[in-house]
Amino acid sequence: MTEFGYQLLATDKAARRGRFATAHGPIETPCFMPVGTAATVKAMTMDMVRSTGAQIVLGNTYHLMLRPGAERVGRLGGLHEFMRWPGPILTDSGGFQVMSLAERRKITERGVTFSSHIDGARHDLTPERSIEIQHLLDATITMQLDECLKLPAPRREMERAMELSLRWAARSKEAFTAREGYGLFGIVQGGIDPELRRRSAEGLQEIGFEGYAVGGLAVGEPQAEMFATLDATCPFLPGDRPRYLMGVGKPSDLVGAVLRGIDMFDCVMPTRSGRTGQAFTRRGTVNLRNARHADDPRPLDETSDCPAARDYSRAYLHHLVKSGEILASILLTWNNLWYYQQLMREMGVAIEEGRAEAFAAAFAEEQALGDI
Ligand SMILES: Nc1nc2cc3nc(NCCc4ccc(C(=O)O)cc4)[nH]c3cc2c(=O)[nH]1
Repeated sequence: MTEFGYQLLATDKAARRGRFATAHGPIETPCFMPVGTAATVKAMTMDMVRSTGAQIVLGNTYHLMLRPGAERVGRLGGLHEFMRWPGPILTDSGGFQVMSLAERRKITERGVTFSSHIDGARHDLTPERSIEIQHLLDATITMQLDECLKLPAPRREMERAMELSLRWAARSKEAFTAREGYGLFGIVQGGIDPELRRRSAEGLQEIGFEGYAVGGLAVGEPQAEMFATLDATCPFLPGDRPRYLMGVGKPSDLVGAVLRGIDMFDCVMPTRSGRTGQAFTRRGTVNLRNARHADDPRPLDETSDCPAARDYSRAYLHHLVKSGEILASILLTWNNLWYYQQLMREMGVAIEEGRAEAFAAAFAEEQALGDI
């Protein structure tokens, strides 16, 4: 199986600073992947996404197979061409989105069948078809098809879904076309049960993948439960492959997960929140809908290099949000993505300098200050 040549550049206890090469460019870790579900990072041009320092973006098999269709994107040259993003793209495999978005869903050994949330049409998604779709999209990193359970769930359900996902992992690898600079990631399942998580991690390692995702989290469990599951999972993942925590999260989730050995993240939070008037800053989130900003001439963060954080007054941002102006979504999304990238850059430096825990403590203190 082709390797990405993951290099561990520095560690600080369980925290890792790494780098790996892909067919579409290098990825420095820890890293955050902006979510580009329907071949767009909502409210952003890809040049603006690049300006934040993002190296890799996420796309979704579920959305793109429904609209505009995987074969169509393939005929048009793949996702990089379609959305004009030359960098790496990771695509999720569809299972999670089927369970959270589609109707009339049915899971069998063979795969999942569901009705589109767009037009009700019936669709079939097997591990093999998901791999084929991601190949047509020309995904740099392909995800296996898996079953992600909503928590809480009975242990026997966690075990059944974990074992099914392991069988689907083997079928995904069988169907994947190995190419230099491309990779397939397995996804660890097992709910919050340490023994199931270990069995899943060891089972995936026996099959062998270019990277390993921790799935089944960020599904409503408290942060402490997510962290405890990471403590029970990461030690059983190979140290020389990237580790990706799916769907996570808010800034404090990222900091705590990096300390526990996670390298890659994706979450709709910075983009979704940007469209609802929320700004992420080093002093916590600022709700620009709040009338207290109406006369405030200060920018969100004059120390930031992000034009959205440095050049516009809170009064102006409040006005845009209250007026429902499109520019509100653009500027707040830009600020939020830039903040997430800045957090990853600063964590990487802290790990290189052996002060990751001190950074995490200072981060928590500054966030607790709240906005001035
Ligand atoms: N294949 C696969 N994909 C996943 C995607 C996920 N995404 C999440 N959580 C997203 C949580 C989430 C949802 C919405 C918002 C918001 O609106 O801000 C923020 C976070 N957990 C996830 C788990 C899996 C998984 O096991 N397997």
